[in-house]
Amino acid sequence: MLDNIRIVLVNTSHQGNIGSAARAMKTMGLTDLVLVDPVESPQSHASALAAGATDILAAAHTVDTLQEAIADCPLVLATSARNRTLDWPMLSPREAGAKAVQEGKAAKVALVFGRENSGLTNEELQMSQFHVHIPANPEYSSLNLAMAVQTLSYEIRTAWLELEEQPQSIELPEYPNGENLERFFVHLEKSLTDSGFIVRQHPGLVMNKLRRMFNRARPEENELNILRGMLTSFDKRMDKE
Ligand SMILES: C[S@@+](CC[C@H](N)C(=O)[O-])C[C@H]1O[C@@H](n2cnc3c(N)ncnc32)[C@H](O)[C@@H]1O
Repeated sequence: MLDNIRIVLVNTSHQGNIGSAARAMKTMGLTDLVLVDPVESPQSHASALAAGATDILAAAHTVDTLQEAIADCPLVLATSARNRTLDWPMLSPREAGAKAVQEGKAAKVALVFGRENSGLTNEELQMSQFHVHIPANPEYSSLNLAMAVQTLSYEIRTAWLELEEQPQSIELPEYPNGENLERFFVHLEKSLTDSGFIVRQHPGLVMNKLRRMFNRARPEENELNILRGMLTSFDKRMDKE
């Protein structure tokens, strides 16, 4: 189950942070590390800080975009040093650990961490269902990247150990993965633009608000198929007019 939990580091600048994050993961039993467009590929400095976790570094995948990193993940949790980012559904680290292990029994889960100097962009934050904030000192709330990975990896391990002791498992619905969800948002935006609801030159915040609404509602795979079918039938009707 822990191998279904993926740590995603976006555009990391310092190799040392990648190495320390790999070490943090290994101490908590996590192995799946994905690097999105790292500023420098992990080399000797990263390996030095990874200590005995160079196997995690060696097995890490590097991809160009966050979309690729989460394509197969029905649950994406984006971390932020800022509280209440974009007014998105929030989880505490404890709740995030519990949710990740519950859904990680059946599907891939991504925990996404941002750049050392600027965190995650709004667009990247909007690719998740929940945001997670570690409730640190409000006057100095930004943890070092690898420390944030350690804190959340610990919560995952704690939740996993608790789950191991529970005899029955809960049936969970099947949620669409990141790739299917993104396809739906692209389709929705196109249909709303073609119909004139979104004005191409002045799109405003309609799509941001709709992304937030659908991420909050978390449609299941079959519900998303119905929504896409509805869009396709509206598209066909518009084409005829
Ligand atoms: C050094 S922080 C980036 C700080 C950046 N100035 C910002 O405002 O987001 C690098 C990354 O560590 C993680 N992080 C640091 N502090 C955190 C906190 N209190 N809660 C959740 N994640 C945190 C987030 O992934 C963040 O993008």
